[in-house]
Amino acid sequence: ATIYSPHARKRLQAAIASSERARDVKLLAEQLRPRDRQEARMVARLLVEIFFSIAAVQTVSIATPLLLRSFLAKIPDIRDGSRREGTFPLMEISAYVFLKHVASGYIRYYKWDRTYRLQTLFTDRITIGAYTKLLSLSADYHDAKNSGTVWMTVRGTGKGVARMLHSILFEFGPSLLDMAVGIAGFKTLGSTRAALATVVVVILYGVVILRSSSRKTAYESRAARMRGRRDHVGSDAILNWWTIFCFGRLNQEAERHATAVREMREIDAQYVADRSTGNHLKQLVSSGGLLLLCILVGYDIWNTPGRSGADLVVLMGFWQQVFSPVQEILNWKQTIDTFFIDTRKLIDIFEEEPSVKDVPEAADLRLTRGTIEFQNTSFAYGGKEKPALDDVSFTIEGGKTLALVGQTGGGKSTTLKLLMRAYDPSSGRILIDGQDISLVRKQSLMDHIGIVPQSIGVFNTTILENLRYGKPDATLEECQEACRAVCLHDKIASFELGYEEVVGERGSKLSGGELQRLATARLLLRDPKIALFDEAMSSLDSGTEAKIQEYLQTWSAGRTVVMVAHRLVTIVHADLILAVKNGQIVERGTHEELLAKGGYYYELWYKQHPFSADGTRQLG
Ligand SMILES: Nc1ncnc2c1ncn2[C@@H]1O[C@H](COP(=O)(O)OP(=O)(O)OP(=O)(O)O)[C@@H](O)[C@H]1O
Repeated sequence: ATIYSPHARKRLQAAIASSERARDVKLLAEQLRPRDRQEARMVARLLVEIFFSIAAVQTVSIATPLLLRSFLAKIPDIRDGSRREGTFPLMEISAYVFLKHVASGYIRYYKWDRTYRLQTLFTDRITIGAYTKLLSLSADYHDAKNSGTVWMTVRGTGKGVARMLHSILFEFGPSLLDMAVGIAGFKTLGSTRAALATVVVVILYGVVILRSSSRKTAYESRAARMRGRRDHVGSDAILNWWTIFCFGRLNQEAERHATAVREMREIDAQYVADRSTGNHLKQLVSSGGLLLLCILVGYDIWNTPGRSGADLVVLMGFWQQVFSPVQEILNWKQTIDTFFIDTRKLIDIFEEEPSVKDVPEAADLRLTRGTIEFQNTSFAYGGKEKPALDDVSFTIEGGKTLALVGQTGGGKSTTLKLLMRAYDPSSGRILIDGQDISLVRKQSLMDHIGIVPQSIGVFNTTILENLRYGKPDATLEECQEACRAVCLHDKIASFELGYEEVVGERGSKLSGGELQRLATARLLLRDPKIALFDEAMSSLDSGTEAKIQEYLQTWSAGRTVVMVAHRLVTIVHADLILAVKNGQIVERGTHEELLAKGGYYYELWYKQHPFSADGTRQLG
């Protein structure tokens, strides 16, 4: 199933269930745990600095309305022309301005700086963790999913996790504190009616917020689904541009994408309309509440001898303090719901386990001769009943060449994949120099194996860098030598930038044959003890192929080589040929032995070469 299947949607809904959440949080927390003492110290220092800056912000927010009241009270209103008594409250005014504008600005900046550092640290940790995990997953995952698209979707989510943590630690907590401080501030006004009115308004406000929040959650999951669909449609088509071009379906694909974008936009529009109604309501409740409160407290002040109008200023200050965090606090549920929806795919990646793993205490492969042995090996791809390999047994001595030929879909590439442990067999064993490869370290196995695969992957960078993927420290001369061996050097030399020429997306600037030769040169540079060629020369003309074959025959001395080929002339020299059909080996032997047998291989050979050596005989 793809990540957008109904099954995945169900999972998305299930994710909202809280039982899963505890596990998800544990999983993410595990990712964020400091890796070493130095990092732990850095995180601790940042947390302390942030804590102090929050405390400072709170102190300033309590002190400023009180200071304001204090200096306003010292400047009473005088209408009869007499001089004011006492001294001008210079200190209070300066302290107020300093606190309100200089100190609070600086502290907020400091807090932002520290929280930003912590957030980026967490974001990086999550992003790197997810990427590393994605790379570590086995071939079954990458074959089944468009992991490129999965990654694009996940990439932004790391930031979301850090943002969430930030809001839990540094926004939600302080908001509660803000509210408490505000309420305490109200008490200084000594107005029970004002306090009661505030409670009523806050409850009303809460109802409005919660109502719009449940709608928002429903929107978020719908939007996440649609966004996923839109991105998938878009990236899948771009990745398959050539297919679209070949079938002349450019317009249809553009329309399919446009439809996905429009659908997304429609949902957005409904959401915005819904939100703005909610926002109007919230605004109405909060400003109505403030008006009510000002009137209540104003009347109190008006009717109480000795109370100053400055109290109203304090009221406004604390009102803000009680009220702004209400939204923050009530949005809490919403923030969490959105968070779990957004991080679903990220968590899926962390939860996924590679199907091919090193066993505990796996030893390194000790390669001596490079003898490969399949013992009753069977394998079926996930979800398939019919095995791709069915009880296959053979041995190829170290230093010899094995060829796999036969029916398309017969299981030749699968044999190579099992040998590389892209997949593990369902039953039976594969041994290299007597060691079961499922018990050795995967990396140590791949250190000795090199392959020219059927579909060649290159990075969109220079030819030189692609060659060096086989041997990172290869000199230019070594690269040139490898390219000469595969008859590619002259071609590269004719490019304007030579070895610095960029190969284009998936090697689009090179021909099929050039790509195959580039991949072969890369294998030569890698210099593996076991070399696999999966139809590595299928796109070459016979002349070029013969030259490369000649070179490879010398090169393969002392190496174990496994070749998959449909053009049988390319494998006639193999020490052992296995003819494969329906996942089974139907014939084995050398070219001459198999021809003499007059069976499946004989048939294949004469279909490709209707005229025998004497030029007369024809099959059928
Ligand atoms: N990733 C996969 N998931 C499911 N089935 C697969 C996968 N890869 C291959 N198969 C199936 O396994 C069988 C053997 O495939 P394999 O690629 O080994 O054949 P092959 O002999 O190399 O064929 P060809 O000569 O066409 O390259 C085929 O039926 C194929 O459809």
